[in-house]
Amino acid sequence: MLAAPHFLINPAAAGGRARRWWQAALPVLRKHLPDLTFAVSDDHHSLAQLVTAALADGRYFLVGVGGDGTHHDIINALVRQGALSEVTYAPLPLGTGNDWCRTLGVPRHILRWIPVLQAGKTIPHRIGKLTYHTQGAGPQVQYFINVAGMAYDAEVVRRSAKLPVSHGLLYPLLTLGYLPDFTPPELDLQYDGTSVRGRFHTINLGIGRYNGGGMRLVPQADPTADTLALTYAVGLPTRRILANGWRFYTNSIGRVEGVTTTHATDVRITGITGLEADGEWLGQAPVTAGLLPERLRVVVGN
Ligand SMILES: Nc1ncnc2c1ncn2[C@@H]1O[C@H](COP(=O)(O)OP(=O)(O)OP(=O)(O)O)[C@@H](O)[C@H]1O
Repeated sequence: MLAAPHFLINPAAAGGRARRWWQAALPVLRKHLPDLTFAVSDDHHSLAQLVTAALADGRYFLVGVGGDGTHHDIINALVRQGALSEVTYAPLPLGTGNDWCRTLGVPRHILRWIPVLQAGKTIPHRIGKLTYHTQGAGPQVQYFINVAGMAYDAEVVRRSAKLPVSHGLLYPLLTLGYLPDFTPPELDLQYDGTSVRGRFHTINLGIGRYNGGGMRLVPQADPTADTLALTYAVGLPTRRILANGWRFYTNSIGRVEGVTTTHATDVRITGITGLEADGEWLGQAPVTAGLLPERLRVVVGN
């Protein structure tokens, strides 16, 4: 059994439903984990600030409560504070998509989640590093734990972030809905000595295997591997994508003509495209990507 867990809660996750869920779950959690402590983010206390306070307090067993964006924010704060290799992190999936936890085999139901936490099985999880640009602010750096995407994938995230609803089917529906109007951007992709130029529908970098609410664009990903999974689709007619849409939910996307599924250590993308990571819109190319040498101990299911 690990040390007493400190929970960091995003009440805005799952379209705001996380707040009520947490109120109902706390007594159950306390019964099984009487030493637990917690902090809830709000307008004056971001998740990053809650991480700072937890570390200052000597709390190195952290539980993030929320969706992929919550885990993304907490882990970015851990990297920036140089605490990645000192912390054990347990995600409690409470978002809309919860894609990262699908790869980790972490259950959503609280009564199945508590034994997973108590078993304390961990893996040395890789963290991705992205550099990109935002208008007016120049080069930026963000870290990711699950999947980063460019071209169409980034455009869907950018558009869905503007909608006032949150639902597990939103991303798949938007993915289909925008496709006929989408003009794939002309990009230059370079990775590990390979160079590809063309019109890209998507470029995805994976540490976890699922994104967009259960889609498998990077089924070859492994969270403990020494490489990023890289999937790209270049020069594809829209009708071929639509005809193979079912493959997004199987491990067979690499069988579509024009789609490459591979692995890479150093990736560089130039041209005009957006970038999302872990379902959060970040900014624009040029983008570089790789893995950090440090790893994070992450609690996983069986
Ligand atoms: N107190 C807060 N109020 C509003 N937003 C917050 C608060 N704390 C964190 N956030 C932001 O809420 C956003 C959404 O969280 P998250 O992605 O975890 O939920 P989700 O979108 O429902 O889940 P998923 O990404 O799995 O679909 C994150 O970008 C995070 O930065």
